[in-house]
Amino acid sequence: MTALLETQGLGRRFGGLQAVSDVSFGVPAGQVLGVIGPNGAGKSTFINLVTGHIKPSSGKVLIGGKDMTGAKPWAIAHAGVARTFQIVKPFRGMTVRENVAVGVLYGPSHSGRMASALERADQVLEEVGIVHLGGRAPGELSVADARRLEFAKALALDPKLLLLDEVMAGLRPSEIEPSLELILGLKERGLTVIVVEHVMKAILAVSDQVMVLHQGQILTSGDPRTVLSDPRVIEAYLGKRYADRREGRANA
Ligand SMILES: Nc1ncnc2c1ncn2[C@@H]1O[C@H](COP(=O)(O)OP(=O)(O)OP(=O)(O)O)[C@@H](O)[C@H]1O
Repeated sequence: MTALLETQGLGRRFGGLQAVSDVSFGVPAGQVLGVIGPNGAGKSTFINLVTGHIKPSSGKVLIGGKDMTGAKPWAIAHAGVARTFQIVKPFRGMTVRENVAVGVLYGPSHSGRMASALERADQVLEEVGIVHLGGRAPGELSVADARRLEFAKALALDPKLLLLDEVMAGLRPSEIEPSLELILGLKERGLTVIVVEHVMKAILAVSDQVMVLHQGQILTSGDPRTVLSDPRVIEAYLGKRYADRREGRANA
C-alpha cells in the first residue's frame, strides 16, 4: 500500500542544532499516527517540515507518492494536508464562524462563494461541537473551545491528512474525551491523522502506530502498547534511574 505521507531521511538543522535527523517514516492512508517524545525532541519541527512551514536541510517529503519537498504551505494544503498550531491563531476581527469560512474558501475544492463557505463552516463547527458559538468572537472562547476552533479551521480545508499539534494540551480529562471521539470519527470517515501529543492516554486511545522522537531521531516506532512500555521510551521521558527501577520491579 502506498503511504499517504512518506518522509525519507528528513532532517533540519538550526545553526549548530540538528532538530530533526534522518526521519524515514510512512503513514498509510486511513491510519492515525501518534508522535511522542520529550520536550525539544523535534515533534513540532517534524510537523513544520511536512506542512512546508520550514524547509528541510536534507531528505524528502512525499504526499500521495508525489515529491513535495520544499513546497510552500499553500501548495501542501492544496495537496490535501491541513494542520493545527500549538499557539492558536484565530483572525481576531472575525466571528468564529467567519474564521472557519476563511478556511473553507482556501480549500482546494471550493467554489469561492461566501454564502456556501459559511454554510460549510457551520457543518464543520457542528462536527467539532461548537456550532452554538459561531457568532462569538474567538477571544471569548474557553481554552477547550479555542482548540476546537483551531481543529475546525484545519478541517475546513477538507484535508486527506490532518496534523494535530498538541490539541489536548491544558485540557481537563472531561474535555479530552470529546477530542478523542472526534479523532476516531475522522478516522472512521477515512482521514489520515498525525497526532502530536504529551497526553499518553490520548495517544493510546487513537493511534494505530506510534513514532517516538528523541533528540530529533526516531527512537522507536510500532504498536502503541509495545512502544509505550519500551524501557528506552520510559527512559527518554523520565530519566534512566526511573527506567532502571521500573525494569528491576518488572524482573523481580
Ligand atoms: N526556529 C528555530 N530556531 C532555532 N531552534 C529551533 C527552532 N525551532 C525549534 N528549534 C529547536 O529545535 C529543537 C526541537 O524543537 P521542537 O519544537 O521541534 O521540539 P518539540 O518536540 O516539538 O518540543 P515540545 O514538546 O516542547 O513542543 C529544540 O531544541 C528547539 O529549541
